[in-house]
Order: sequence, then C-alpha cells, then structure tokens
Amino acid sequence: MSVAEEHQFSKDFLFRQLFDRESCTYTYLLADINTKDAVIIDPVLELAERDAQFIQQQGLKLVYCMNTHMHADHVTGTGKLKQLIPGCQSIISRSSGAKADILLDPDSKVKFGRHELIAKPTPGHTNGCMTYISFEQGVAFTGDTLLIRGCGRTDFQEGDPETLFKSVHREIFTLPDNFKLYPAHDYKGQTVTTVWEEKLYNARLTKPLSEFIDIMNNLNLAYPKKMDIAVPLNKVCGIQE
Ligand SMILES: N[C@@H](CCC(=O)N[C@@H](CSS)C(=O)NCC(=O)O)C(=O)O
Repeated sequence: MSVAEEHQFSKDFLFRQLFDRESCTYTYLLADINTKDAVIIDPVLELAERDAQFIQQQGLKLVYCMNTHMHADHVTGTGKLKQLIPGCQSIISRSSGAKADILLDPDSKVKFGRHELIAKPTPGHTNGCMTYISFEQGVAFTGDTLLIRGCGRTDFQEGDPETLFKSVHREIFTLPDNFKLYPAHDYKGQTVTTVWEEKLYNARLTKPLSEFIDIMNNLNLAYPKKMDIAVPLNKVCGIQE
C-alpha cells in the first residue's frame, strides 16, 4: 500500500475539513453535490456562524448536525446551527445519553442525497463514541477514538483503555488499508491519516493491550479547560433552553 493507491472521493461528494484554533477541533461538512443535501460532523458553538455562512454560500441544504460523541473540551455548535438553519436535525448515539432529534444505534445509517454514513460504536473515550464510515468514499470520521498517531484519553466520562483498544482493533483497523481517517482533533497540525499508517505508526495503538493500558493510565493530562461547562451543555445540543 502506498500514497499512489489513495482512495479518491467520488465527483458528487463534497468534503470540507474546518478547524477551530481554540480547541483544535475538526468539523467536517459533507454533501451530495447534485441534491445539495449536507451533513456537518462535530461543529463548534463559537464557529456555528462561520459554518452556516459557508453552507449558505455553497447553496447547500443542511439536513443533519451530527456529533461523534458528547465532547468535554468544547460546546457543540449543533443547537446554534439548528437555530440558524431551521429544519436541520441533530444526531448523536443513543448510548451517549445526550438529547438529540435522532439517536443512533449500532449500524444506523445517516443518508444525505445518495450518500450515507454508517455508525459503528467505538466506545472507550466515552461510552457513546461512534465512528462514522462511508464505505463508498473510503473514509471514516473517528471522533476522539482514534487521533493521528494517538487516541482519545480514557480518564473521565466513562473512559476505559481496554474498551478503546478493542473498539479500534474491531471497527477501524479492520477497514481497508487505504481508507482515510479523519479525527475530531489534532494538536500538531496533522490533518488526515490512513488505516495503513495508523496500523504501522500509531504510538499507542500498535502496542500490546497491556502496554496500551499502561500508557493510557499514565498520560497525566490536565482536564480540558471548558469541561465543566461543555459536558452539561453538550447533553442538550449545546443550548440550555
Ligand atoms: N488542552 C485541551 C484538552 C486536550 C485533551 O484532553 N484532548 C482530549 C480530546 S478532547 S476531550 C484527548 O483525548 N486528548 C488525548 C491526547 O493524547 O492528547 C483543553 O484544555 O481543552
């Protein structure tokens, strides 16, 4: 496998990666270029107006605002986008325990135009983490389950290293090697990876389970600065009604 064998997006698939400099969060906008139906994954509250303006400029119809999980480091832009773009529905996993218009179960499909994302449960960072996969486009949105050369922390919000390790090996490392992986965060300026790269070079997930658990239990990271306000708000789409 090499860069030359990269999986290409189809011509009718719009893909944009957007970034929040404050929380280092990636937001993804996907659309069917013919029908204009669009979905947004992991929007950030403070950038909801930026996202809504871009959607309007492209002539897209935002049908779903999705979250990969209940974030702890930033407030989701889902509720604000629903206000800015009436008709759009919020989506999160049922196991997240958060409120949304649509609650996803394992293998639920999210359709926009002729495209679809399949929700695969990848708990471990939180219980409700989902990875959203487009098999046609060869792409997976991994949230905080898999970060480029790393993974989400497992020291709060029901986090569990063994569960995360098994999720990645079951749902992500079994995808074709050339599938692109897009995470919810990157703290080093990296934008995308592949299944092949992570199976070879992920600093944590290439280790045996016992070593992985040891690494995760000794990360000693400070708690996210916004955690105390973000978690309660993200239980209700980012807006206290
Ligand atoms: N400094 C940031 C929080 C950074 C952080 O904890 N990131 C999380 C994902 S957001 S809950 C994580 O899992 N990091 C893993 C890692 O190895 O860095 C802030 O204050 O918001």
